[in-house]
Amino acid sequence: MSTSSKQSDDPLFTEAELKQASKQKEQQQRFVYQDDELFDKPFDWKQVKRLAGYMKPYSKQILPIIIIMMIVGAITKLTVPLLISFSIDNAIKGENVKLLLILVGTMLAVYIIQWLANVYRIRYTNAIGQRVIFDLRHELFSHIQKLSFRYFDTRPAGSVLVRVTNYINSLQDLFTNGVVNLMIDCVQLLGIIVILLSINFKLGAAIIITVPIMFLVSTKLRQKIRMAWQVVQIKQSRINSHLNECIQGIRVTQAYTQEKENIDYFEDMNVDNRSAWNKASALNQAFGPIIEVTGAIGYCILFWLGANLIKSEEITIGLLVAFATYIGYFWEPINRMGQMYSQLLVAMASAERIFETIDEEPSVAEKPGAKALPSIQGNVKFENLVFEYEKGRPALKGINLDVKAGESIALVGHTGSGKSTIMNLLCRFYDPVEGKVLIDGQNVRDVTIQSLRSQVGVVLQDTFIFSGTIRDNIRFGRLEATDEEVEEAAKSVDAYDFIMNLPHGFNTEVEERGNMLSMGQRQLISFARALLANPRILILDEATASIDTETELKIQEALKILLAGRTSFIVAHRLSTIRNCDKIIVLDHGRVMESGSHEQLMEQQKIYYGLIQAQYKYLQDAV
Ligand SMILES: Nc1ncnc2c1ncn2[C@@H]1O[C@H](COP(=O)(O)OP(=O)(O)OP(=O)(O)O)[C@@H](O)[C@H]1O
Repeated sequence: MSTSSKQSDDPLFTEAELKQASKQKEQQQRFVYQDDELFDKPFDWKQVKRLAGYMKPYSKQILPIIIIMMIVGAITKLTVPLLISFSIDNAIKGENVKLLLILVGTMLAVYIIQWLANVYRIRYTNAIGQRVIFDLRHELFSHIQKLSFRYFDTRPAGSVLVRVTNYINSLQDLFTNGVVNLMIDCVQLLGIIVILLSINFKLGAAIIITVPIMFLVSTKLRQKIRMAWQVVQIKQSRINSHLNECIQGIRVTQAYTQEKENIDYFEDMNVDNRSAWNKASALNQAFGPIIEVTGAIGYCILFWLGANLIKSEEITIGLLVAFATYIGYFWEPINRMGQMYSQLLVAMASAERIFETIDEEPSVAEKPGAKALPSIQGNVKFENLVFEYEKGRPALKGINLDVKAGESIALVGHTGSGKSTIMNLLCRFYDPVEGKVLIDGQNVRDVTIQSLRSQVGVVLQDTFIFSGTIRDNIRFGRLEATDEEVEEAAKSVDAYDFIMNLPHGFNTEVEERGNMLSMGQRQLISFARALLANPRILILDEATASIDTETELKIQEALKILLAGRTSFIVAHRLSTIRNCDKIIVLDHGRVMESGSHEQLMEQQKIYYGLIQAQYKYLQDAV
């Protein structure tokens, strides 16, 4: 017996399977994705109403045409069985060839009208569907752009991505086919019921009675189908999150040769997704047969009762044939409605997630009537700042700082001491739990976010280079800057030469995240970007960390130009870069421990002195 099939103590699993399960459990602790909660609510009409609202702008131009085409299509379809019935009872029975020819010709004309109505209905439905989806996608994307850091802190990028792609796509199906098909089915169903009852009430009522039974039986199934499709969506969202993380982290993965672990984990998710899909699909498939069985009951009733009614001459053979045709038509829309129901459920679950995102208020909201921050001088004051990313874990515990316009401030301290957090609050990426950030005496919460951020420049260690040309990437700092200004900015930070050495100079296309550039080059581009933006307040968050010592010396010169006359905050681990700052703030566990010039702090011989000593020793050891 091979090892893989060796039986374990557990009668249901082999040893290998148990090992695999425990390995997967271990892996699961590495990849943790927060799932969207399962919506376990009945069909929400509010949702439907809200979705329908997106059709409103087009309701006057396109919707009437679709409705007219739909009614024409339904009427022509429902006329045919009546023509057949009339042909049997009059033309065929009375052997009237001329009448038969006229009736066949009429039927042909009716079919052509029906075909034309369908063609135009589909064309206009697609047009309206595409416009609705365009609007929805635009609204969702614009809203996501405005959401605060806190939203993205708690969600993997993949799960946000899936909202703009998969969820919108499933609504696309609904809007381009689903809604109108549903409407057609409803109109058809209603029309058939009216015709059946008016031809012969007794027979019509006997058949129609099976409908509520069918709905009752299927209600439970529908609920299950809805849940099952939501599970599928959650699994897909997980796959997306994992995929996104793996692509972003591919270099680290390959460097640590962890590809197999990633593949195994993906495999596991893939299997999960497949089983969820199979389950949902199986439930979905059950819908059709249920309708068919009920349909068969309808035919039994028709022929048994119909034969008796023909015998008592209450109906003709032609009418019985018409009834049989109508029953065919009758189950068809119900069957399709059942099929469509799952599509509708997926779309509704998608709509819930999309609306949930659209309704998400940015945690950093603008005050109603907030005024634009006028051109600032650059005085910054932090008053008793308290902040926590997660409840009960304060990252800042009462920061007080008064910075005059034009001063350069260095923030130093151990990793996790709160340096970047202070800067996050200055840019208003987050709002403090207590305390205030004042710029020229104005609370940043009272002014518009755009006017604030346009006057505060940030250069981060993890610079983001967008796909596009180098020129566009620098121009990101000020979109209206001329080519000369872009090049001037590049020259000032010593980026010009390396850019000119690229295949197409400033017009060289870089891929997303600037993978073809070195970290230092990316950093220089972000310096040029910041210089072009010309902010009064500048934040350099570990900005020189990826630059080699030689480039750094050049950068130091460029920085003098960059920082001149601006209020600047420099977050740095490399202490050599901050020696000339006007004031050095030493942070520890979210508190200011020391503050003063390099000389003052060295004299005090406390934390800063210790940090300098440690770095000095490290450098000496390295030599
Ligand atoms: N987005 C976040 N969500 C939750 N906690 C966070 C988040 N960002 C930072 N923290 C926590 O807040 C504290 C302060 O972090 P901060 O990034 O301000 O430190 P730092 O001094 O800039 O560190 P470093 O020098 O390593 O960049 C840390 O304990 C960190 O774990």
